[in-house]
Amino acid sequence: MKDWLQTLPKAELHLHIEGTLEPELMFELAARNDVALPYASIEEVRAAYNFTNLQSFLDLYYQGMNVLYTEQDFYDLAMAYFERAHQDGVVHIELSFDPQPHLSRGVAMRTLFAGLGQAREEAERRFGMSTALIMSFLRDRSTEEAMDVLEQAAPWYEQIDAVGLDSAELGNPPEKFAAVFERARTLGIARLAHAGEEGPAAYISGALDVLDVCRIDHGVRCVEDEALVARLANEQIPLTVCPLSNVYLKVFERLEDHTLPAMLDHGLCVTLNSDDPAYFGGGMLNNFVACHEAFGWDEDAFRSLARNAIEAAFMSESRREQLLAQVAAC
Ligand SMILES: Nc1ncnc2[nH]cnc12
Ligand SMILES: [Zn+2]
Repeated sequence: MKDWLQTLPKAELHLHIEGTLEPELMFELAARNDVALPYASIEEVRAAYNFTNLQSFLDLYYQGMNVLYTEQDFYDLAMAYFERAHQDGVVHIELSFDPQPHLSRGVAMRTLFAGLGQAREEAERRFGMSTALIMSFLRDRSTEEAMDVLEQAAPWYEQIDAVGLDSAELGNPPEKFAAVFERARTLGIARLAHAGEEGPAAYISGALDVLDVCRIDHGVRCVEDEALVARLANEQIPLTVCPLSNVYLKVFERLEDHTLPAMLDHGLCVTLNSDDPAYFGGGMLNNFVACHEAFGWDEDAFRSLARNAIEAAFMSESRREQLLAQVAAC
């Protein structure tokens, strides 16, 4: 099954590029940029990845990305992930990035867009991979700062396929960012939000009603609200679920306890994604294999999940048709 899952053309819609930073590259970039790391070895970094909740992960995630400074660093980070994802049989990636922690360290906005943009072009050339770009706001920072980031990104709006909302969810409801997302809507930029990962089902409804999002990142706590489940099913709102992430962040104790099978039984539009593969046990293929082992899903089930992602993706209609045909032939 693993070999077949590798050949299945997979689209990844929920991927934080900073969450692809493997300890080896973290050390390399720390040396290159003369950044002191609080770890003596690569093994020590991996040993620290023992999370109790979302915040315990975010603390290490923001610390890890402190080694990223130059256009070359962002290019190297993204290119290393594109290569690994290509090996996993991923054919389309929607990478999100968090400008705020980088801007706070004095990295210029153009450095981010230039480095990531160059890697995207090369992935297309070398691997025939399509990509999309999602600029995310940190929900545990102020609305004003998010608005400022959106304005600062003006020269690159053409490159942005959507804006997103991530970071510490509890206590930072979607409503806090109503004005920022309204501004993005006015600019013609699509909107997404993490919701219902650690936060309640009400945050999912809030993201749909107030932020007018076209997809929900995670959304696994939707099952706590029957009316919301019916709405998500009726409107076929895509949910970018990240199975291994949810286990590593203790949203579920074991993958066998995950609400994924219930979500599928309810007819929800589920997609599988890796979230932060350097921190959560690997990339897309590991997530697909883990689901096969936990839930016993067959090829038809995985074809259907792969189709959901392609249908929900930001890509040209010709690319979509091409990838859907590839899934059908797999
Ligand atoms: N799983 C996650 N939830 C919220 N914010 C994040 N930023 C990176 N990964 C995240
Ligand atoms: Zn995420």
